[in-house]
Amino acid sequence: MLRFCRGSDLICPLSLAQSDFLPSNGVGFRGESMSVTLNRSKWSLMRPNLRDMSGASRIVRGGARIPVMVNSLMRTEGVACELGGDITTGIGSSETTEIAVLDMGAYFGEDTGAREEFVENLGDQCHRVGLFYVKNHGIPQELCDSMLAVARQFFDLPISVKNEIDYTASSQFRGYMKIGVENTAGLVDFREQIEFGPEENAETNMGENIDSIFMRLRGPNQWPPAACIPEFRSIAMEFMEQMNVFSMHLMQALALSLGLDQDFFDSTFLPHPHYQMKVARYPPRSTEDGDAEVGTFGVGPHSDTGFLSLLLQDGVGGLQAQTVDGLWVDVPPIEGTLVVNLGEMLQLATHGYYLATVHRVLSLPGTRSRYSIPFFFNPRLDAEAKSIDIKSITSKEWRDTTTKGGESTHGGRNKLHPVFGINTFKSFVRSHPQVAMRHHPDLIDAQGNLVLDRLLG
Ligand SMILES: O=C(O)CCC(=O)C(=O)O
Ligand SMILES: [Fe+2]
Repeated sequence: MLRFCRGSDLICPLSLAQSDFLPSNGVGFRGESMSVTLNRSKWSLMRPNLRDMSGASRIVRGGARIPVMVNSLMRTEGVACELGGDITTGIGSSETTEIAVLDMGAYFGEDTGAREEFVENLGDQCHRVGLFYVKNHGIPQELCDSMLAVARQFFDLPISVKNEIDYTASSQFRGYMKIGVENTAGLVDFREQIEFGPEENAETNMGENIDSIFMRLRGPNQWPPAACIPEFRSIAMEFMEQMNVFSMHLMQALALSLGLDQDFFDSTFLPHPHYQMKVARYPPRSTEDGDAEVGTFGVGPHSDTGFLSLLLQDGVGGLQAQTVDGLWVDVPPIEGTLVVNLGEMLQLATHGYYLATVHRVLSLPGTRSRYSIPFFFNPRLDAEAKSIDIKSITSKEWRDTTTKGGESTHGGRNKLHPVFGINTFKSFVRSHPQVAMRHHPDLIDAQGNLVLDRLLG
């Protein structure tokens, strides 16, 4: 069965008989017409490997056959098929959303009843959805606006200037990454970005022993030239600090929502949480890009690997989250809010009771770039994962999605080391082997292979 969703809320899903839909060889060609049967009045799940949603928005109910003109790429169960034509795209046309907006004011305020209600609601969202907005988070709107403004200024600079802070010059894998450097599930992310972390002196970067190799992730950021954007550094430093403080409050609220002591997670993060910030620009997709591999998604479907992700987004939109039922819902910009989603570490710690929500960023046609600032709040590098005895905390039913007692993510493919920083270092090395070879040559054997996995087990 093929399933669709529209970019907005849970629109009537359509369920198709494959034989009605796919030509015998399973591939539709540009300009070809086909018809599909809609045999349910409700639309349902979307396949994770569905690559393009154009064609999904016309609402036709119960048993109707609709003609479609082949014009955009779609893939299902390994079979490529093209679909689209006269059916208009529903992307970005969100009317409603299921995503809750939680008021941090109730948590920070004096009213104990309101605080308890907030904590309960927080737990409920984490358990059922894993992604929500927060308002009244305490980070001044002016600072958020300034952060987005300097981001815009940076990406407007000539490429030669952006390349002055190219990430390959950094042994901490930080700096400017042009489009094409990062990919999700093998598909290039259609965005450019700068990577930042906690600002530290180069001397803090030690990690000579294999056991403390993650210490090499500590060090300085690469800053846009002050002559071009003098205030970039101070604004970004202030923004990271405020996000850091707010994230710790949120971790405490999460501890309470799990029935734990408020400070349960403190020692996992303090005194030096290893956060990571991206400053990202998603260019609009032009017609020419429409068919290209690049540009299908700003970022393809993924869950974040850390504990907690916070996102400041501008007014353009394109972010979507997948519900546990597989439906994609828009997470449109709401002024004054941050989007929060939980990462795989928290899902593992809670044995799947709290969800690491799969999300993606659509690459939208138009004339405006989208700017966003994702902030990943992660434990101190030498912290070891803590598992939580969920069964003693809740009587709710849930499916334990972790494998082998929580030692791996991505369906068991990514084996986790108990020390957080080792996983982080390994994932940087895997994603950027050339940079690792340049800055960490001691990790390369005589044949030029990275020996990290062998050394770390
Ligand atoms: O930019 C966004 O809206 C989200 C980016 C994201 O999901 C990520 O970088 O992990
Ligand atoms: Fe993400």
